[in-house]
Amino acid sequence: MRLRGTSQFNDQGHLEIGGCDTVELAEQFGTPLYIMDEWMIRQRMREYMQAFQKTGLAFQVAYASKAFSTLAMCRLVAEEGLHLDVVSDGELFTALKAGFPAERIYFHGNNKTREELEMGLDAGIGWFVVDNFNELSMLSSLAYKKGLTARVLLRTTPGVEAHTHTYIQTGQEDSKFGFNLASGQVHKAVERCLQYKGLKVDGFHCHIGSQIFETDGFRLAVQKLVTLSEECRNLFGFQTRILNLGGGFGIRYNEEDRPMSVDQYIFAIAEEIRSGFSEKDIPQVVVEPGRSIVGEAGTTLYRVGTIKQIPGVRKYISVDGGMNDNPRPALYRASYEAILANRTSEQPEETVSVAGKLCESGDMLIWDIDLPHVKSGDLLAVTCTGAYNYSMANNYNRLRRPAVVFVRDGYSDVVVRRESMEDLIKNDRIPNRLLTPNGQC
Ligand SMILES: Cc1ncc(COP(=O)(O)O)c(C=O)c1O
Ligand SMILES: N[C@@H](CCCC[NH3+])C(=O)O
Repeated sequence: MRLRGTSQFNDQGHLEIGGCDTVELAEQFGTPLYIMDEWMIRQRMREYMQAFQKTGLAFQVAYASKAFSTLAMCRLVAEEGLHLDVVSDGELFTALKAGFPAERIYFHGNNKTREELEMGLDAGIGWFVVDNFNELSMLSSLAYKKGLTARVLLRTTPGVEAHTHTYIQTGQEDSKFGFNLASGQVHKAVERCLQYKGLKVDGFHCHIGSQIFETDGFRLAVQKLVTLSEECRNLFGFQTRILNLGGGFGIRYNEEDRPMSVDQYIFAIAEEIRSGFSEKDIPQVVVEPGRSIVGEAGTTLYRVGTIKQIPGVRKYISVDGGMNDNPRPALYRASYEAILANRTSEQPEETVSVAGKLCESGDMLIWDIDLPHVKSGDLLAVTCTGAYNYSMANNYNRLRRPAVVFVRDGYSDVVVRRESMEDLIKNDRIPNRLLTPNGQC
């Protein structure tokens, strides 16, 4: 298995991340445990910033917080000088509570509520990425009433089908996201923006999908937005100042995955931008990577419990988490790698399948993985779980969501504490009619 970031095997044969022995982390913080390699997260953010610096274009890198949103993560993003993409009042709240500069925030969403729009306006966020006509008129009247001007990007569906799982494709025409480009909806939206009060439209956004391994889709999307920009200049005298190309840059979950380097993705986009616009018209370029910032920096540590050999069928090893902390295998058939964190020097001896502990047959984390002879009590480290794991975690079967620990230079800090039993019931209420006459349960 490939070691990433600061991961290494120490003299005791244990997996170490950020200078911390994972066996000790498991003892100290319990399992399941999300471990985030802080150095690697920072490194990935810097790779994007440096790649753009090399292109000479005006740019912004906006981290897509849906991949992993916590107070500490928002702080890292702020410190590294990136912008932030939020997609709900909850993500916006988290960013603001972390002290993230509001003017560096993009607010997404295909069904933003009035309250969400007001929250964004009141906070003074940078841009609303407007998805539809309802939102456009609601935002205009709210901003106007407040005496504000909302800066807007129009989300387009450019009709580009990214080569990825259909559930994480977003740029194709038949999509719930954005204004349809081919049918002229985007042009109409630009026209309305220019008529409506309280709005200042800066440009266009598209996001073609996630976990993309090639640059053709991004190039095609740029070409479509270049054409759109030309058309809107001719029709309305509108000058595109910002082009936001979304995220979707792939990562290496396992050996079969072949992502391109950050430089390759960004250079391809930059090349297409330069060939599409004349020098004086080149807009500021924005990308919104999520997975590729945090995905490979995350490792989930589980304790092995039950081991079940079904003769002639397969051997299941069960761990103390599952689809509640990582729903991606069940949702997308996503595949992961793992090692025994407490016995890294031992060679693989058997093929096993890793099951979660939830009450679903589909609650499988890994099918058919070669590991040393697994024993109950071993620690299993599943790699590449930094994106869309904690952020999609849930309490199915009333399991508690794991803690999240940032590790760096031998220090480990809990950035999200493990949920308690009390957390599970803190919003529950028993109605009076279910209480006995003397008020007891
Ligand atoms: C609008 C938008 N921007 C950015 C992202 C981040 O994508 P990824 O995590 O694949 O980089 C997404 C999610 O796919 C998205 O919907
Ligand atoms: N949640 C998805 C990605 C969707 C991103 C949002 N547009 C995943 O785990 O891969």
